[in-house]
Amino acid sequence: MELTNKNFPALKNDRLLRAALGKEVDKVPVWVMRQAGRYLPEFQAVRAKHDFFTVCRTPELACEVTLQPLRRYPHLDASIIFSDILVIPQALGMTVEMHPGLGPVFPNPLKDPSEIDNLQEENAVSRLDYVGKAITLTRHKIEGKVPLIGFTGAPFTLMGYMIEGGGSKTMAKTKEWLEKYSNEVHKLLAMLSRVIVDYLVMQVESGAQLLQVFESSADHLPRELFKEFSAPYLKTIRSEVKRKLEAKQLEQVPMTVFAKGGGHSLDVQAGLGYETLGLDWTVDPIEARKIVGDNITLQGNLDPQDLYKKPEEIRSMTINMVRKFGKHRYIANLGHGITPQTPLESMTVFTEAVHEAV
Ligand SMILES: Cc1c2[nH]c(c1CCC(=O)O)Cc1[nH]c(c(CCC(=O)O)c1C)Cc1[nH]c(c(CCC(=O)O)c1C)Cc1[nH]c(c(C)c1CCC(=O)O)C2
Repeated sequence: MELTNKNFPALKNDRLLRAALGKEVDKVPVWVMRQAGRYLPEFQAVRAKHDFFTVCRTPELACEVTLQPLRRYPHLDASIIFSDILVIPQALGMTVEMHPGLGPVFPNPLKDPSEIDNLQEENAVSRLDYVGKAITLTRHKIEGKVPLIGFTGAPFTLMGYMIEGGGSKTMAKTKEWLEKYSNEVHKLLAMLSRVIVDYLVMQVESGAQLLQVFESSADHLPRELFKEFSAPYLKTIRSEVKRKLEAKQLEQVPMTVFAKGGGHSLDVQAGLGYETLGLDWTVDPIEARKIVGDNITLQGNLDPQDLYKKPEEIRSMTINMVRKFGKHRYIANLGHGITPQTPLESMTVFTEAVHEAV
């Protein structure tokens, strides 16, 4: 049988989707940001043979790496497609390399706003069709065990990488742009938003069952700048994805926004139209619930560093966290991505403890 986006196996575990939509669940669903990655020896084995972006661009490899954590950790209630947020700048014509030990490097970052016009918005999403192919293949190979999450970087986070040329502790250049070139910045953020919307719709068409938007660099923005340079675009992305899915007669999917360091504007985030808000570990679950109200799902938020503690301690911290969030409208996760040296057993303890709790 041909593996198309029309004949997927039926979903057997829908806890994640139920929690995102505010329906009752038998157990709290759990998954982990960056669950398919550097801490897994089986991932390292794939990476020893293939360059990072080759894995992203080869559906069979991306599918294999997506499935790896599910084989090792049977308690996981979701998978997230293996890719990276930086495939969008690549599709716009920028070169991005992944340097081991250093992270992403753009040899030619945006030097000034006149270079925005060189970015190739037209057909950008068709240059990302390999992500769609990886999603469709993975939906089949998962055999309905858990839902498949699609994702993107948010406009501000992507712009930051495009200007800085890689990760940055200070975001000095980006902050200079916000100050000096705010009109051009808004033009770039709007362009990125258009590409992101079509990219997310393509992911749903290919088989993604929930979408997460990573605003990983929100920690550089104070509330007022978050309201100007992040929130409006996040809101447009949510409403435009909904509108375009409807226009294409595709099924609606729940969406999550994760603004790392955005604890200062949870009230703003609650108004963006997303079903789920991701929280980093600096946010108190009970305070967050008070701010956002009862009609939104919360996701998070154990400090990834806590996975370096002893199993018994991880277990009790996890159970404590789940009790604070409660069983309703909650998806257990870490407060950011899992880090490379995390002991493999910690993930077992964490995922098991979530299902034991409540
Ligand atoms: C900011 C960001 C990036 N990429 C991503 C974000 C947002 C999430 C976050 O805030 O952590 C998102 C991402 N990147 C990757 C995934 C795969 C799916 C998963 O979560 O399991 C996802 C969802 C694979 C990856 N992306 C990367 C790796 C490791 C690269 C390698 O194998 O050499 C993986 C597995 C590399 C990457 N990619 C990026 C950085 C900064 C780095 C280097 C640091 C790091 O490794 O964590 C950009």
